[in-house]
Amino acid sequence: MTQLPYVLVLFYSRHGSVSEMAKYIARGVNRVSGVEAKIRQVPNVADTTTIASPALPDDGAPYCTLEELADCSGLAMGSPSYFGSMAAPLKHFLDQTSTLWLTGQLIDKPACGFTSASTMHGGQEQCIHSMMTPLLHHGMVWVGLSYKHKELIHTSAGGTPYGASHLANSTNETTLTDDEKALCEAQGKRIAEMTLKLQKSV
Ligand SMILES: Cc1cc2nc3c(=O)[nH]c(=O)nc-3n(C[C@H](O)[C@H](O)[C@H](O)COP(=O)(O)O)c2cc1C
Repeated sequence: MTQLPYVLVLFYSRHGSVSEMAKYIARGVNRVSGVEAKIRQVPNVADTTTIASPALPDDGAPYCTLEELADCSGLAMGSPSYFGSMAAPLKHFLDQTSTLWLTGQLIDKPACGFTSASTMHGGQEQCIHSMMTPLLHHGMVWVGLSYKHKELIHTSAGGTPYGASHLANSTNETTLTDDEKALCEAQGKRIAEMTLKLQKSV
């Protein structure tokens, strides 16, 4: 049986908001025939040299391998906003991808980013930009969200043209608003469509 090309939905989440977003992004990907979503997370990192996480996650998506990243046809990457930047575990994972960079395995593949933050102006857009930078170094093609999605205009919570976002507030609310759900799905659908388009062009 031939495997469908896949969009890797790769994330780190400590309190569950980004993990919840990943489900809606994957739902959007799976609405496009000819491509499927593969959900993976990265483990936490330790501030000492002891092992931070069990070899297998206690729950949720499996940990991502470098092979799964190399073999993806598109990438949706999510992180909580930590001081306006991606969280260290995701950066740590990316910092292990030099062999993929040296061999150009991500070149011309589409990528997008999504994030959750506790405050409205707490750096969601900046965090998405922090994910865009290393992926551009990898030669990936950045895919944002277009304003044809009316939720981007109406949202009173998350949602940016740079990528989907969620406003979790100080209570770490993991339930997405209807606008946030729609934008996550739209982002998943768009990255899947771009994945198919770019595959045809090579
Ligand atoms: C170290 C750290 C830094 C954070 N920095 C910010 C920030 O700059 N702006 C913000 O709005 N929220 C910030 N937060 C809150 C998280 O972004 C927020 O709780 C997010 O929804 C967590 O996502 P998760 O539920 O997927 O773990 C920070 C949290 C931590 C632990």
